[in-house]
Amino acid sequence: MNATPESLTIRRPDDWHVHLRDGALLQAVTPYTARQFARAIVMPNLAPPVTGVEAASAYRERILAAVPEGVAFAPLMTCYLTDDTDPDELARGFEQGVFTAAKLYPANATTNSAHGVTDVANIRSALERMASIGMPLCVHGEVTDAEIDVFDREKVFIDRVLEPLLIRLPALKVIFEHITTADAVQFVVSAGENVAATITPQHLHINRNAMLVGGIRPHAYCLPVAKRERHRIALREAATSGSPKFFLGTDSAPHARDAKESACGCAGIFNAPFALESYLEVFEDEGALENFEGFASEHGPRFYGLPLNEERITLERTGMQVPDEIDALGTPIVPFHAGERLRWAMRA
Ligand SMILES: NC(=O)N[C@@H](CC(=O)O)C(=O)O
Ligand SMILES: [Zn+2]
Ligand SMILES: [Zn+2]
Repeated sequence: MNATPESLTIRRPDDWHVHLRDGALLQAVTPYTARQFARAIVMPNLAPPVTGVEAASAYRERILAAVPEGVAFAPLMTCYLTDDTDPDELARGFEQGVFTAAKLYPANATTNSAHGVTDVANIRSALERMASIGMPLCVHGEVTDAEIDVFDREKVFIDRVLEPLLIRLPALKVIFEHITTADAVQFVVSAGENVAATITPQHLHINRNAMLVGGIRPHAYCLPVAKRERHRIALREAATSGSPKFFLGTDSAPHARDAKESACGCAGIFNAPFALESYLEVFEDEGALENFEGFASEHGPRFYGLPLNEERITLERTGMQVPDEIDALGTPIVPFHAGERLRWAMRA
């Protein structure tokens, strides 16, 4: 491949982790995801959370109604696990093709996770059923214990929860989502083929300085929080390595500007409008353009056991200016890379 091509054509990518929200925000943000991606794993952390088959079907219909005319986009739904999740409900949703996966939020780990799981021992029978029917588990991998430093919560989750879980259920398909540490990279690389990870654009671009140097910058705050530089470097190596264990998951998580610019600001970065342009810069800077299509469009569907998309998209070196703010049908949202120029632009 030419080292500095003027354009790049790849299979249409999918987003394996996104928050589309509900109501007016859903109407406003879904077109951005549907423009770039053919499919997306949609997170169930609404208020109240999506815990059953009927609720997920209804949410899928609301998403489809927000997709612009003429755009083909398939939302893949997830079931929010709670201490009370019924294994039969999970299996029913999976067999009916409503649930593509189930999502483990440790209780109070992140936005809208108050109903999450307080101890994985409480969902043992649900996880056993998932392992036996081949239903994937998406994981927000952070412990929530008050005494554990927020920068250590992913690493401690691996040691205390994930590793023991995979010893007990070695066949369970696990997606360790939005990983942020060299420890998580190492864990995924050395685990079996049934363990993979998604990586966000922000964790490839920024370290914790972006959040804390020269003033506190709430728009760089998401969970898990960005870590030190050595972790960012490990994530960039993993994402661009060509390993089928790592794939695209934006974790695009829109919050209104005033909910972020607050004495207690919400966690989440809205990156959906220019996600591919953001990732592509990383692959180019790492000299790994030839591995971009695998990360964006192939590793995810292969891991989930879904067909690859046949359609193609093109990114061009025309560049684009990211706006300072996006008007989400009346709600101002500050996007990732606000005010910056990106070197690529997806062809309309
Ligand atoms: N990533 C975030 O910082 N926030 C997400 C929740 C999550 O994915 O943890 C959100 O829903 O806002
Ligand atoms: Zn999360
Ligand atoms: Zn998320």
